[in-house]
Amino acid sequence: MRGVWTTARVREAEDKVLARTPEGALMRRAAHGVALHTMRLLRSTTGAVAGRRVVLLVGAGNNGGDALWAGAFLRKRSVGVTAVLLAPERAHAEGLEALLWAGGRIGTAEDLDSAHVVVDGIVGLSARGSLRPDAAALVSRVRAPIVAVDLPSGVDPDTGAVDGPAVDAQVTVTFGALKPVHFLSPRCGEVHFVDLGLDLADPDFEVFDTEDVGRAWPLPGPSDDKFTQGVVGIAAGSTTYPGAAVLSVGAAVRATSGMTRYAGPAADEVRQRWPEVVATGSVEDAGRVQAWVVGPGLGTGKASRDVVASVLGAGVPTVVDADGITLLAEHPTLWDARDPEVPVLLTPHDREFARVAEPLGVDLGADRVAAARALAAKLNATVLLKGHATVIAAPDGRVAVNAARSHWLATAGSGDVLSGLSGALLAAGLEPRLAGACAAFVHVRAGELAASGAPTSASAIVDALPDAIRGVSRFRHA
Ligand SMILES: NC(=O)C1=CN([C@@H]2O[C@H](COP(=O)(O)OP(=O)(O)OC[C@H]3O[C@@H](n4cnc5c(N)ncnc54)[C@H](O)[C@@H]3O)[C@@H](O)[C@H]2O)[C@@H](O)CC1
Ligand SMILES: [K+]
Repeated sequence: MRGVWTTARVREAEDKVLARTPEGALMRRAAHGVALHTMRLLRSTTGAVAGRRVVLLVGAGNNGGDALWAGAFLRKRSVGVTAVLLAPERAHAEGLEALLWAGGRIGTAEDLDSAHVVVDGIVGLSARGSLRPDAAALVSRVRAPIVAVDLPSGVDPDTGAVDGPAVDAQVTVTFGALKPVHFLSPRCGEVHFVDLGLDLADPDFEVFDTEDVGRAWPLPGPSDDKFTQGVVGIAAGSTTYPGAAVLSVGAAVRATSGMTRYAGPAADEVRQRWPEVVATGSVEDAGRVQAWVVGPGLGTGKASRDVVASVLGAGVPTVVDADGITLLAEHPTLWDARDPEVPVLLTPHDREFARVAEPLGVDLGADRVAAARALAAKLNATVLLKGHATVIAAPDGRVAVNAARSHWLATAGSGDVLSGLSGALLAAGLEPRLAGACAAFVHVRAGELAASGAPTSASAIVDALPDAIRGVSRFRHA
């Protein structure tokens, strides 16, 4: 599990280390990492390092200092290095001296046209807002791949938000701590971390890796049967949208070896596709379950409202998705059916989030982590806010983020798959934040496997689930 800290916390920790480290030592360590990854990128894109041309975009602060020092290291490997200074009178003096001493030179925007790699040292932790016009003009001229120092300039370090021109990096080399931008923004590209020995605890959010998900994923043991592994009930689908039920059920069937029940008007379609499922017409007839999923393709009429009320009143952990969320937004009294002790996991996309959150005074602004955290606290429910980076916020304030590495999941029915996965994990006994984070992780992997470079579909994502789960659970047997 990796911890992620906001810039204020990182600065605080950096100041402590700076006070006991010789001047410039941290910057040189950081810059060395930048030089290393710049050389890797040169090698992979041009086949060589020596004789290649790198342009540094250098801002007024220490981020520019890192870039200048990185340039000095690159000179030692015979790379041609040119620095374009955004504020010549405020450029980092020692860094500039080191670069010039090593044989680097100061250049102009024209040098960008023949660069093999560009290093973005415009702005780092002190970044506020998008790129200013002079920096934006330089960046728009870049054709070469970019290595961002600490973070891509113009992207908000704490939220990943972009509201104007910003750098789009192939590689980001960051130092001391991983910051929110590295998981919330797709503009970082591949992120590499250089340890500076900072003393940081209580992360602002966490990111689960393959091993974390593999350890948590429920696999059958020697004394298990179909009931002991958790039974999940899916209350989804309608005569108009039977497909949502088939997809959500399919994901639940493939997520764990526990049993899956279905309740709703798509029982025939569900049985036909998934003969292992016990399907009935109503929640009341469904039999005992350890968790419910309610909402995908359910519709928003009176009958659907009654379904949400029955499920919330059932006293077991519940995933509320899609139309279930819309119904809760339109009829907040539905919450009264719920025992406040029973965990609820809400899985909205942005519009559904806004429907529920706005009446409660929570805005989905640029800070998605803060918004999800605020809504989770207000509702006393775990909120899984879907997006490029999926934010999973528990009512106690703890947050996990799962960043997608591609966008294949943006396809119809993909959300139904996620709800089925999350429900199966809740039924297996995972707490909602962990269930949401593991489901989101495997969902992304299944999307990548299903797509494999070409557009895919939700049914194919369901079919790819076993391979995705195999990919994480192999750590159990290692
Ligand atoms: N403090 C430390 O211990 C270390 C800091 N390091 C580097 O230092 C950076 C932070 O340095 P600073 O605090 O000096 O600040 P930055 O280098 O992040 O920013 C400096 C200046 O950039 C300008 N700026 C702000 N927003 C801008 C925008 N949107 N467009 C254009 N220019 C903008 C401002 O004039 C600001 O003063 C880190 O990101 C990291 O790269 C590293 O050297 C490692 C050690
Ligand atoms: K930068």
